[in-house]
Amino acid sequence: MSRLNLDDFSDLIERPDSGMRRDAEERRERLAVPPGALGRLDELGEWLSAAQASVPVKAIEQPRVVLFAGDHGVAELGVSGRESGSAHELVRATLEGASPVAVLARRMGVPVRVVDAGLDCDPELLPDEVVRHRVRRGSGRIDIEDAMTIEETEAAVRLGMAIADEEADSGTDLVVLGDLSVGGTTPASTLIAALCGTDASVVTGRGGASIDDLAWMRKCAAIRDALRRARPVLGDQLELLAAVGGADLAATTGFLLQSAVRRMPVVLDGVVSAACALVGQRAAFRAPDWWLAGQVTGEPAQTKALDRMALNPLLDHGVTVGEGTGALLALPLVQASAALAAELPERTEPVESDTD
Ligand SMILES: O=C(O)c1ccc[n+]([C@@H]2O[C@H](COP(=O)([O-])O)[C@@H](O)[C@H]2O)c1
Ligand SMILES: Cc1cc2nc[nH]c2cc1C
Repeated sequence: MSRLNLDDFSDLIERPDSGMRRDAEERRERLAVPPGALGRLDELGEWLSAAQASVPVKAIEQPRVVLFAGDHGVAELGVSGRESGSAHELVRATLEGASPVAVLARRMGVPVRVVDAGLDCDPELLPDEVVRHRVRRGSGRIDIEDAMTIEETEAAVRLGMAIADEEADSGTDLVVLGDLSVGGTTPASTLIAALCGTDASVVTGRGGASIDDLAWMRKCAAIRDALRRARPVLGDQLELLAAVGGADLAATTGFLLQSAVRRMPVVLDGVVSAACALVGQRAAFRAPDWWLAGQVTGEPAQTKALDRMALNPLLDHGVTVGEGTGALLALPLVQASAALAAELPERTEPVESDTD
């Protein structure tokens, strides 16, 4: 197989249908509900029409939560509120229905799919359908070494692409994207700082388990060192993911790009999905047209990335737990916009009187 070039996605990704968007806007103008009275739900419904190439918009019937999981070597530095190499515990809790995303998904009737791209645990600990995709056991300590080899990076991106194809082929009409990791916000913040040309201190946040000041300083130093390693490979997205990303981040990037190729809309969650989306935008500038920012988490790097992609987050409730939770909370809003756009009746025009 020839080496994957993420820039090739640029020719494969089309824009959502702008003619359909105009038809949806015209239909909206004919509704009895006053213009603007549904706020952002109008633009959401019109965006869905363009993505589906359908007026009226089709209801979201088969949404699915897709979570890429991995461990990150940098967590050994004490930059995460969780123990290094323990992401499999988060995965288990999710599979057992005992994590935030699992509770909400059960209540909302949305299936959850977990894909192990780079967990650092004995494969016996998890079900085969989760671990069989694993590209490598844990990703490298990005402050001093590459996250993975270029071959592993390519395999991870192809894994994400294959999962996107499976979802699109099985009729998933909207993906709620998330991540399960320990240490993942460090490579995510590094990627965003590298692509936005900013300093470590500007992007370093407190992470999911709210780290203390000393841990914040360690995280900031790790990102600073990783940024030095990122700069020479900024022009090549695959090399960038190999140097300072991770197997789960590379898989998420491949997933996002192939979802756009397949015209499957995706709701992003937090800083990790935002970082992968930003890498995807570098490869294919039209790709973000297919994505929605479910929420803003308060991580400075996420805010920066969403701003770069001109994505306007739907919710702001400080949900930093990851695992797609914030994106899943936004799903009812997206479903509501589809229902309103499709089901509200058009005005009945007054019968024209024939006076002349
Ligand atoms: O999205 C955010 O803003 C966010 C901030 C901190 C943590 N998280 C979640 O927590 C996971 C691990 O974060 P950390 O602090 O160990 O790098 C990561 O995979 C995210 O799902 C998410
Ligand atoms: C209006 C709108 C524009 C977008 N551009 C990219 N994603 C989007 C989502 C919405 C809802």
